[in-house]
Amino acid sequence: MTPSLAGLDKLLHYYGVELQQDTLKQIWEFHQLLRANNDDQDLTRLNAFETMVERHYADCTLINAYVPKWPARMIDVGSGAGFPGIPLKIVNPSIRLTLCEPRPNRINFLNMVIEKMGLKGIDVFGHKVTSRSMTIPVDGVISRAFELMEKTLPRIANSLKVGGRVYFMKGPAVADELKTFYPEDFGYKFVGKHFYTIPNSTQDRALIILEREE
Ligand SMILES: C[S@@+](CC[C@H](N)C(=O)[O-])C[C@H]1O[C@@H](n2cnc3c(N)ncnc32)[C@H](O)[C@@H]1O
Repeated sequence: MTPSLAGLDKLLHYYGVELQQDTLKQIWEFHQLLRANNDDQDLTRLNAFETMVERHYADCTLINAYVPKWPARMIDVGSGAGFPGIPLKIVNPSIRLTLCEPRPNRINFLNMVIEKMGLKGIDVFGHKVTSRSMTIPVDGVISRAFELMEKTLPRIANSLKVGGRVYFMKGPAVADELKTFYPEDFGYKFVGKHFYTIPNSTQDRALIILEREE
């Protein structure tokens, strides 16, 4: 399919996502910036329009169905080219969001997207997230395709408030990860384990939600 706004609309419907026209236009604008800057910037290895819509835009907006209310202040750890942070912010403009990404070309791209799209209430933390570096008090953390949950939780120990939630966007390998992961060991409890397939695709996904207890 030739990339277009209408094509994006059609594909998102196909993958089970319904968006308002204004929101759709913003995703389209983001897609164009991503395509225009990907050749020399190594932002995403996905190239085909259909695949980008399926694995980037649908994947990062379908999660809204499992979260009735997002925390007001959040960080996205390991944002890469802005996933899930940019689509999350476009679909939920009231979230105050910080994208955490240490690679210089990706930091530049994310700042450029924020500026060109005129997004408000979103910024970039251009460093590795560690327990020492990340001290912004937040009530929500999200991460996709980053690392094992047991590695991420210590990184956010001085950022996520007690009572705050962590949203891990995972692929099929999470089944194995869950066999040896005990959130109690880190002062967390499970509040959601959602397993689903992106509609009309073979892409299995999981959204694991934890709440900090201590
Ligand atoms: C596999 S990519 C995933 C990118 C994006 N979340 C996605 O789903 O497309 C992981 C990203 O995490 C970044 N990263 C690595 N270590 C990090 C750290 N300690 N804190 C924040 N980001 C980190 C990398 O530079 C890379 O862009």
